[in-house]
Amino acid sequence: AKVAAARYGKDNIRLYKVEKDEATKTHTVYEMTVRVLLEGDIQTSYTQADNSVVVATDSMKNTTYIMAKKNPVHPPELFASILGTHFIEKYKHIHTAHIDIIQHRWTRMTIDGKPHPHSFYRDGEEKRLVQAQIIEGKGIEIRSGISDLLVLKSTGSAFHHFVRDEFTTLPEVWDRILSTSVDAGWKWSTFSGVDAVKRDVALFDATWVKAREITFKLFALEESPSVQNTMYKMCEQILAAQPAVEAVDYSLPNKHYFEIDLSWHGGLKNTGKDAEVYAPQSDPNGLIKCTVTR
Ligand SMILES: O=c1[nH]c(=O)c2nn[nH]c2[nH]1
Repeated sequence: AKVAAARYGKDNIRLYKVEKDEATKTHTVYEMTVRVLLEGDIQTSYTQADNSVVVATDSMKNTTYIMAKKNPVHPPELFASILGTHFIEKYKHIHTAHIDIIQHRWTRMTIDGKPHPHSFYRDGEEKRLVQAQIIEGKGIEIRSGISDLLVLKSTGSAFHHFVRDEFTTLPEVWDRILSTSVDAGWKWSTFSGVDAVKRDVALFDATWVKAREITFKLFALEESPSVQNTMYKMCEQILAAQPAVEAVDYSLPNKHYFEIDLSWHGGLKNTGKDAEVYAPQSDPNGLIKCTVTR
């Protein structure tokens, strides 16, 4: 028997960093959860209990905090690249670092119409994601993304002309609620190293903002004929907006809201064009995925 694949490290490293602008007394805060997994010549730690090749996961946690102190932690794409590069440069037997970052929202409060210098609130469980692979001799592969962005529209969505056979009960619908929790990602062309990431550092925030805007705008404005078609258009527009991105992927659960027929109660109309009261469904849910490339 042999080790076909192995990677190990520390998961769920919670990290907060504050940047203090002395001149304006304005603080900016970042909070994230980091995962470090290392790959390399580590097979003997599995097969022969040879711990001489093991960088302790505790040391990876320590390293994450030290690198966060010494380097910028934003954009997360840059921090992931710096952190991963440290591991493959420091340890000759480590050849790939997998760095995943989940950035949590701390949105600045507006008090008396003005942005408050050091107060923030969690406006939703939406996350900003980075999955980076720092590969010795190859470069840095980064997928940026958004997750858990819960959206709903009360009309402007339809679904009809789908397969109708002996298994079909779903009625065709021309006007339905559409709700989903957006998980989207965009894969960058491979960067040669940290310096290349630093040269393009402005692209990461700009593309995250743009991808988010495109998602909101198409979700709201499209007379959606299906989840499939609307998500494809989102992917198309993100690709068109950023030449340095080579692929875009979306994974959208269809979070159903079922009409409730109340006609048994004195003929109360609550279906079709009279539908106002619905039953939100936690399961089962549709799940529609796609990846779009140039
Ligand atoms: O947008 C939709 N796509 C589908 O594939 C589907 N299936 N049931 N409802 C659906 N809605």
